[in-house]
Parts: sequence; structure tokens; C-alpha cells
Amino acid sequence: MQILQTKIPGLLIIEPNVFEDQRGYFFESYNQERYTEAGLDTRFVQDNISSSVRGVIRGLHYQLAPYSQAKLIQVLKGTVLDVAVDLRQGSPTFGEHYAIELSEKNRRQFFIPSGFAHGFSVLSEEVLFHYKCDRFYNREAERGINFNDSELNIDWQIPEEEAIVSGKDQALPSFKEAERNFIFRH
Ligand SMILES: Cc1cn([C@H]2C[C@H](O)[C@@H](COP(=O)(O)OP(=O)(O)O[C@H]3O[C@H](C)C(=O)[C@H](O)[C@H]3O)O2)c(=O)[nH]c1=O
Repeated sequence: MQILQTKIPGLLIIEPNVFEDQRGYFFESYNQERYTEAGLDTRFVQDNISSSVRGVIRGLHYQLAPYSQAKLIQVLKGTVLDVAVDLRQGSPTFGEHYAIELSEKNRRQFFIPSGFAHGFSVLSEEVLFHYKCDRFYNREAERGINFNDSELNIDWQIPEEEAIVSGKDQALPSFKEAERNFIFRH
């Protein structure tokens, strides 16, 4: 297993060891001992799975401190552009975002520490999306930033007319309006 740094401290790319043969492939998608040895000693408590069709954009979501979640993300089928936005006060990369293509083909995992907003766009016909969280879902603490925020200016790689976004997400505030929520320590 390889762990790669990104331009934003704390955001990590994990490339698992994949065993392929004439039947297909196998890899350990999580192993507490191995990941802890590699420096990822997060204690995950909840797994989520969502399925989405081409053009869907989910996010940008986060939970207010102290309920903010670290996530270990993996695409089981299909391809997404996955995006994390640094909301950690005092972080040298505050307000910056990092985007990475995750797919069944590249088998890459993406680790996002707490203090980030998260979202993804679906670039294949459909996607099966799996992620581990280190804190439970807390509906009251759920917040978001508009995926189309002009300051973040994220290229979701989805033509505007093809984007499929929930009413809830379309109504999310701008980065500036949401900023008073960002009391995440760097
Ligand atoms: C996240 C979550 C949702 N729900 C319920 C709440 C709603 O009734 C239903 C769909 O939730 P929502 O529309 O918020 O699902 P997503 O748009 O995929 O939300 C996720 O999208 C981005 C990409 C994330 O990183 C977050 O984990 C999460 O906010 O599932 C639960 O019961 N438990 C949960 O942990």
C-alpha cells in the first residue's frame, strides 16, 4: 500500500496493493493495523454507500465542530471527480480545494481529515460510492457550501445543463456566507 501526500497537508491518496488474476482482482480496502502503521490511525465508526447517475453533484457538505468527520473514500464502480475544500482556520491552504479522479479502475482511496467540505461529481454512467467516517452522522450539525460558489470556482467537469443537484444542495450558501461556521482547528 502506498500513501501519497497532496498539495493540501492532511489530504492523502492511498494506493492499495491489488492482487489480479484470471478471475479478476482483490485488495484489502481497509486494515486497521496496516493503515495505523502507515500513519492513518483514524478510528472509523460509520460506513456509507451511495449510488448516483452521470451528472450528479453531491455536496459540498461538512458537519459543524465537534461533529466534523474525517472520511476514507473509495469508488467501487464507475468514476467520480472528488473534491475537498480546506475550512480549517489558520491553515495555510484555507479556502483552497483539491480535486482527484477516483474510479473502480484506479482503485485509489482519498483520505479527507475533519475540517474539510466534501463533494463529488459523477463522470460515468453510474457510480457506487463508499466512504468510512470517524464520527457519526449528525443531522443538526450538517452544513454545506454551494457547489457553484464563484470564489471556490470548482470545475466539476459536468456541463451546467447536465448537472443533477438536489434542491437542498442548490440552496446551500456561498463560501463567504458559510464562513462563520468554520471553527475547525488546523
Ligand atoms: C450523510 C447521511 C445521510 N443520511 C440520510 C439523510 C437523508 O435522508 C438521506 C440522504 O442524505 P443526503 O442527501 O445528505 O446524502 P448526500 O447528498 O450523499 O450527502 C453526503 O454527501 C457528501 C458527498 C458527503 O460527504 C456527506 O457525507 C454527505 O453529506 O440519507 C443518513 O441517514 N446518514 C448519513 O450519514
